[in-house]
Amino acid sequence: MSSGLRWEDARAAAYAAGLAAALRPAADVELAACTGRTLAADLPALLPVPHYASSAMDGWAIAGTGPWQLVPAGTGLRPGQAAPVVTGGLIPDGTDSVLRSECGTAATQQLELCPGTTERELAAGRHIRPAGEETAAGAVVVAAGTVLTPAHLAVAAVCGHDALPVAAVPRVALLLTGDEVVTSGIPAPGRVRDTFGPTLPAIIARFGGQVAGSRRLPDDFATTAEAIADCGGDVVVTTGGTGTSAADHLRRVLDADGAAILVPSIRMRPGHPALLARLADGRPLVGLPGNPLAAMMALLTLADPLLAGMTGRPPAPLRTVRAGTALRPLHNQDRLVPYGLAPDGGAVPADHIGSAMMRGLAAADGVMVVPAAGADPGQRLPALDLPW
Ligand SMILES: Nc1nc2c(c(=O)[nH]1)N[C@H]1C(S)=C(S)[C@@H](COP(=O)(O)OP(=O)(O)OC[C@H]3O[C@@H](n4cnc5c(N)ncnc54)[C@H](O)[C@@H]3O)O[C@H]1N2
Ligand code: MOO
Repeated sequence: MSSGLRWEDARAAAYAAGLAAALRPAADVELAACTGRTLAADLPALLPVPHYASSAMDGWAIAGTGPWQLVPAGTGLRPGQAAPVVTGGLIPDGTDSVLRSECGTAATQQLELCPGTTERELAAGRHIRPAGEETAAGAVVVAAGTVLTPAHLAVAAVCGHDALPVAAVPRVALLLTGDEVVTSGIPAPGRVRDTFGPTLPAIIARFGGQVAGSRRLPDDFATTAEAIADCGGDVVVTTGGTGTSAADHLRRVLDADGAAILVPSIRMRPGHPALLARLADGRPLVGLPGNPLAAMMALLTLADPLLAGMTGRPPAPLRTVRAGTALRPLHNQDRLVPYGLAPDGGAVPADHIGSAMMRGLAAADGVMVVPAAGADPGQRLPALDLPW
């Protein structure tokens, strides 16, 4: 099959659908609970950072040239005076620089320079962190749309914030179809072990969503229709049943629902039967194919940009890799190929990357997008990071 949207158009359509379904309002969440959440508004510094001139070293604040008369810490300095100071301590008024402890010898009342101390150690401003060095008050320190890491939270804390405005987390309803799917043990011939139940919640969380409910469905029209109508959530993700056999009901159910089909299928392998729809009640629905690798490629192509749009983060950036080998063409379809990096840095297809296989993806460094025309060794190709 080579019908459907081009890969990049499918991605763009999913992002646009996410923007249209964005959840509001954002909530203020205390700092410690913000890792992984998406910042909903530009974050300004509430004070200059540092907010006072401080010492970068343990030693003495000095004014003028030595030897210096020692005065108590915290006292303003006149030329020829010095006062003890610790790292992070307030710089007294009148200070020219900080002399670190290795470079001076203090007697009761007097501080002397150690022999051999360089001129550089005595330069004006030496070892002083000026106020506002990292940021001025009011400057944006983290941009809206950033997925917050612990480092961002540290920035927010030093900039005076106790809680941050973060996007609401889309609730994802999972519907896993397939009479043949079993969830434990060794499957009999004709049965398959479920790869989605144990994996999709973690991947969806990486995309900024939260699985709020999960249900297994037989291959049955009425049950599928009822489950889609009743499963709730802000987004529905289904697995399997995207084909056109008598056992595949998703497309007929969407038709009966009056859903708008935004992406009917994608000109990519694996994963071309993947679809994106907007249900009559407005919820987006991502239909993942049953084959496990196909489903993962569809998740990257549709679910990630959809949830990006819904949470206000930009779509995942594409990196560029260098093809480490010749990559064959495929009529009118892009190929999403899990790759490993060879010692020379070239991207080489992983082993075991059939549509129903997961070993290749489990071992991969990323997923490259090989155009329908194929690629020559050395050719630059777009690639996606893995969500783990
Ligand atoms: N005549 C055609 N047949 C197929 C076509 C086609 O174009 N013409 N496309 C093939 C491609 S490509 C894909 S991908 C699949 C899509 O299948 P469905 O989305 O309809 O999924 P199912 O038929 O329900 O299952 C396919 C495959 O996946 C296994 N499966 C399902 N659920 C799970 C699960 N939870 N864990 C692991 N494996 C699962 C299922 O047992 C089947 O083996 O259609 C091709 N056929
Ligand atoms: O494209 Mo299917 O999605 O190869 O398994």
